[in-house]
Amino acid sequence: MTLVVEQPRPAVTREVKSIPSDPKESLMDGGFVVPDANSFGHTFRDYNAESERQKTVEEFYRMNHIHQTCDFVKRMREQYGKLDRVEMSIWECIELLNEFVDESDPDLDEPQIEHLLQTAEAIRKDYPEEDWLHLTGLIHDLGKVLLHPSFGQLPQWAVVGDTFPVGCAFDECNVHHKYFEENPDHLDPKYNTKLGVYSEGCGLENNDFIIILMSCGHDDYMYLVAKGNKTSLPLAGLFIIRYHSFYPLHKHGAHQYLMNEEDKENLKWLHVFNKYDVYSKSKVRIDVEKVKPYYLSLIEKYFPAKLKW
Ligand SMILES: O[C@H]1[C@H](O)[C@@H](O)[C@H](O)[C@@H](O)[C@H]1O
Ligand SMILES: [Fe+2]
Ligand SMILES: [Fe+2]
Repeated sequence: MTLVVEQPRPAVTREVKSIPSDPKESLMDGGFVVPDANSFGHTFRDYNAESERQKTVEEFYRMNHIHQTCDFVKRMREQYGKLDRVEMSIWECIELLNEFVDESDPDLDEPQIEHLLQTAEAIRKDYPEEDWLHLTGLIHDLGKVLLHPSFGQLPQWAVVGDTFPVGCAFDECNVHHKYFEENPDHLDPKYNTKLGVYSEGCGLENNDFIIILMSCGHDDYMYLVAKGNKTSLPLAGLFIIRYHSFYPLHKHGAHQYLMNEEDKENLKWLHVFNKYDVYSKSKVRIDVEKVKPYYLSLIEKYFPAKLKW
């Protein structure tokens, strides 16, 4: 029998990052300005605005809500958590994402590389000292690589879109909630109560023994990749990566009863991050070659040269 001994994580990962009390105080030019409308002329995250894109997005959520069951999530987590598919650097992964457009997104139909750089650069401008947050912005959506043929070309409904916990009742604030009616877990008494298989205040990530199972997607996968490759990003960075699509919690305050004290601290950073993730989406392109050296230096600081995916 082989005994696997977990290597202690570097001290920096245990640090709980305290949040500046008023980040805006230090901003020279008032900081990032939230636009009134997305590039299609609608308000951001409007899931009912009449458009061709709206139909694609709604169909996406129909499939997502029907198929994301507790069973499915467990199987996928076990399979993809092995990280035995590909070895590549973070930058190689960024380049792979160039070919994908996210079908769940009502605000953007540009290749993903644009979104990653736009998010990271907008954060960098407002929080110049927090290099870990710039890098978190750059990599937060890299899990979308699951759409790629070398990862089994998973369907969009298993990779993108807002996320929610499975194993307990689906909250009504989820986008296009009605489609959960066709999800088998919705009728299963083990899973369809407020707490389901969890307990009050158990924590979103409880010591690796109990972990809240989130619907399968790019967030949880990238979190597993970052952890599995022993990143030295602070916990707040890992939290952002794992929960950035958990809009029911960070936008609507649903499922708060699952959180512990540490989650509440980390959630403050997720709120900071979310503004840049949503509102930096635009048709204005970033000059990749110009910013690449800076990001390569951050990747080197926080990750190994090659990662297991
Ligand atoms: O459509 C978007 C997109 O898929 C994002 O990557 C995800 O984080 C959001 O939650 C979702 O609304
Ligand atoms: Fe995302
Ligand atoms: Fe994003």
